[in-house]
Amino acid sequence: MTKQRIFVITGPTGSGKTTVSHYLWSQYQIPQVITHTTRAPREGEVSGRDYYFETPASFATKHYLEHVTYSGNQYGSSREGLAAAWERSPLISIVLDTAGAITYARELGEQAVVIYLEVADQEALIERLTKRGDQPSRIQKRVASEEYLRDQALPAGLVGHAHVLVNDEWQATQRQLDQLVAEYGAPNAVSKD
Ligand SMILES: Nc1ncnc2c1ncn2[C@@H]1O[C@H](COP(=O)(O)OP(=O)(O)OP(=O)(O)O)[C@@H](O)[C@H]1O
Ligand SMILES: Nc1nc2c(ncn2[C@@H]2O[C@H](COP(=O)(O)O)[C@@H](O)[C@H]2O)c(=O)[nH]1
Repeated sequence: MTKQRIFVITGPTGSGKTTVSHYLWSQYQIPQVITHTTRAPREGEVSGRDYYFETPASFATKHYLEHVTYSGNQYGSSREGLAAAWERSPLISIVLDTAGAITYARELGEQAVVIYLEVADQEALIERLTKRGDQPSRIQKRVASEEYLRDQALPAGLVGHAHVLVNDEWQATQRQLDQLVAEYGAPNAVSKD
């Protein structure tokens, strides 16, 4: 039986975590665990696809493997969501802040393949958020948050456990992702021809 593994994609805001998760789905049909949040949807985001958007009351009713507060909103990943994704594929992904990634590494051991994304130029991160359409007031709040500063560097708890990818140039990132998927077993690669 193929070993169940999860790509835990983490890193600072705007570093490209969601983009990487979408690539793993479109190129390799690696399903993403959908997490829960109390933050408001961004334009184009759909509940059940991007997140399960919750009220504070509905958020409190779920069973979380881990949950965090990030820039004033709550986020959590459920054990049920993890099991449901593994029913679909032995290789799945999840997008988490670094606190969540540390919990996954601790709880799941080598089943958790952590990918820490970084961008060399801090200014480029902010530009990416603006281009993504984030409201300036939300960007300001996020950049001022403790969590934003914390996630700028690989935390001690992930040193030696994370694959560090510098996501400055998308083609180069894709090549590194292709190598990682080959290493951990691509369930269904889509031909690039
Ligand atoms: N290599 C890249 N070069 C330029 N733009 C990129 C690159 N990778 C991702 N982007 C763009 O940067 C923006 C932020 O990416 P994305 O939403 O994937 O980041 P994120 O890490 O998930 O952010 P957050 O934690 O805030 O949700 C998106 O508009 C995305 O298209
Ligand atoms: N620890 C967890 N972190 C999560 C979860 N779902 C998302 N996230 C991370 O939160 C921040 C902010 O996300 P955004 O979509 O509002 O930009 C980001 O780092 C996500 O990776 C979760 O369930 N647990």
